Amino acid sequence: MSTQTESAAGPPAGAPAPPALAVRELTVRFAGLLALDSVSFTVEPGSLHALIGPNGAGKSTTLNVLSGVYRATSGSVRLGGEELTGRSPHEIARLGVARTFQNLAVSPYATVADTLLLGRHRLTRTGFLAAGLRLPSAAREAARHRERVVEIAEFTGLAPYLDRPAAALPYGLRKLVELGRALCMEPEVLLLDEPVAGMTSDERRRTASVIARVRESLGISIVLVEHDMGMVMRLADAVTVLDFGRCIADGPPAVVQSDPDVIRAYLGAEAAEDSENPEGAGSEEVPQPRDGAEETTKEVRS
Ligand SMILES: Nc1ncnc2c1ncn2[C@@H]1O[C@H](COP(=O)(O)OP(=O)(O)OP(=O)(O)O)[C@@H](O)[C@H]1O
Repeated sequence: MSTQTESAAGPPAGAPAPPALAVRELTVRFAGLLALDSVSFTVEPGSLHALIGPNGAGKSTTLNVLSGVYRATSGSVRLGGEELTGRSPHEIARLGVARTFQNLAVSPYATVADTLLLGRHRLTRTGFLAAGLRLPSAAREAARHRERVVEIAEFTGLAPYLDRPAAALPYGLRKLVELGRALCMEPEVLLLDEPVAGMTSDERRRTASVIARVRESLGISIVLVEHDMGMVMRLADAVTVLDFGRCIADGPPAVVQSDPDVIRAYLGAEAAEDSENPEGAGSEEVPQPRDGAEETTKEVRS
């Protein structure tokens, strides 16, 4: 993926699948608090892997370790043959892991095009000197990056806003700019932290469709942290459920959502008993977070 600059937004024909992301016995301790307790899961190449759990379960901590923002106390995260734990966020980004944040990190003055171009930074080969001297090679490279920015803007639906200040856009579009900027890094793995939080239902639909196309057309592996259970169940290939820092379930969405431990974590012991004794209890019921969920539908993946 990292060399793609051609006309289509998708990967070059015959491009290899991204490597698997293997998380093994990941433990994170903050002073006396065990935020992650020996968590293991594997993100299969090109899949959308959701990480869910009630508030405080350890989802953001996991993304922060995967992206190098937090150091693991112990355990391992491997992207193909590369160990990621112990590396800086910059090195991890260079290895092909991009992320978006729960809170928008968009510069107040930059246009959408400028903001997307920031994502190209790690792919820029021209040194400061060549760029400063306006050498033809630097100009050619800059033009290629601008072309790619336009393609990604078209792919994400941001093309009409390229010249607008990113900070002045409605919230849903600003979150798409974050996603577009991460895509501009040509990642192999994309970490999405609550990408539809706070959006209207129209914005959610639009963003969910972009995320689905990222997986389908670009073949990028996605780790999705999201409270919107309807979206998780529709989009995810696999789901890992955390509760109090521990992995309590891991598997296909349809299996995970009827797991008594998952229902207990979200809804309490009584609901779990109903699910084990299903008379009158819907086995297709999608668990609802203890709080923080803004939209919960009862759809399951077909
Ligand atoms: N930097 C930190 N210092 C101390 N404790 C932290 C830190 N980051 C997270 N925690 C704690 O670790 C636990 C897991 O937090 P985390 O933010 O990973 O949960 P979460 O599942 O993402 O929750 P939410 O859905 O509310 O975002 C919580 O008890 C939280 O207070």
